[in-house]
Amino acid sequence: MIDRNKMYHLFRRGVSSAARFPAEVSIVEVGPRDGLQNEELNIPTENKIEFVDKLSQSGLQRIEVTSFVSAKWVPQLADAKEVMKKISRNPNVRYSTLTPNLKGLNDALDSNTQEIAIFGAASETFTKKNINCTIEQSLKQFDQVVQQANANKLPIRGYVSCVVGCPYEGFIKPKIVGQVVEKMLSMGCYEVSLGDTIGVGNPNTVRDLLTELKRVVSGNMDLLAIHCHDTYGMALVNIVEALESGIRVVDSSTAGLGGCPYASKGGAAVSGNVATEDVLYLLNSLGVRTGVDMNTILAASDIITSVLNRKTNSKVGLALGCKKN
Ligand SMILES: CC(C)(COP(=O)([O-])OP(=O)([O-])OC[C@H]1O[C@@H](n2cnc3c(N)ncnc32)[C@H](O)[C@@H]1OP(=O)([O-])[O-])[C@@H](O)C(=O)NCCC(=O)NCCSC(=O)C[C@@](C)(O)CC(=O)[O-]
Repeated sequence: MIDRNKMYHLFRRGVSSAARFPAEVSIVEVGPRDGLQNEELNIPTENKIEFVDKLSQSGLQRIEVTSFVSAKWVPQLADAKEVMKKISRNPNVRYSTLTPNLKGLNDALDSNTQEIAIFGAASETFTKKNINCTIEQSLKQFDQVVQQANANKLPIRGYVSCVVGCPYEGFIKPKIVGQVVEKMLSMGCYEVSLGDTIGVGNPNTVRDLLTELKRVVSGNMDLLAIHCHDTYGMALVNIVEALESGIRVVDSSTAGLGGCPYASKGGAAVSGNVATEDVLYLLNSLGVRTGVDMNTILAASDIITSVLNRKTNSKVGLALGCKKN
């Protein structure tokens, strides 16, 4: 049986990759949160816990477990407290949660979260649809969250959604994204993840965006992460573009699940994040270290796709023999 972590050996990794890509990339697994938040099927809490526990055994060092948000807005994650309480924590993993406001932060603190994420957008309409306020109001609200999180010595990640396109406003100017990124970093986020929420980016628009943001962060690309949905199959090429621009933190979702419930204009289906398996295969093939084991990720994919009674969205998962439902 071929070692599924080393499939690329059969096809060699090429010699030029060393110059183009970082030696190491940190994968942030968002499957339990972004992957599940939009699922209509009510997923039993114990299955979410089993999914996270398997991910915790994979070598991932960062897992985004859930959100502390209104159950009316995201019913699927209403069991956030129970999930955070019952997962088996690996000391080498940082478990994070989304918190849009002080109520969410307090619930997160009560649930022993180790990192929080605030989540804004570069589109007024999406911000209103997603968190029921303007961009300016959201940043004011986030500032309160960040101050209190700092007081509790919690690291804070920022998200900016719709960094290349918005389902309601269309193309988003890199300058607008830069303004939101700058505000999040200045209020105290240690990194900002750039969300191509509806997967409309391409290597040119991603490059234009990162050229602008490189100026905003004064060249320190470690302040940025890339978060690609794979709606039109462009996620991996956009991630390659981001890696070549110096980004070394990539968000992904096992089995390629997910999507933001408030990104589907007129009910159009939203699509999942790029699959962790596919990102891992790409990075393995380029000789980029991640510390993540493909077999364990595939096993985690089997757990959650069995519960959803659905095939994986991951090309690598299908090719390497995930259980076919
Ligand atoms: C932010 C609010 C609450 C504002 O919603 P609102 O209605 O303006 O808030 P409110 O203050 O009026 O409260 C309404 C109700 O929610 C409760 N509430 C208020 N706050 C919380 C909280 N933190 N946790 C639990 N409950 C909360 C509050 O107590 C009240 O309960 P009621 O009195 O009606 O019984 C709402 O808009 C919300 O929860 N939005 C979350 C939307 C969301 O989670 N979207 C998906 C995540 S973003 C995403 O997926 C994109 C990303 C990050 O992946 C990157 C990318 O792909 O681009």
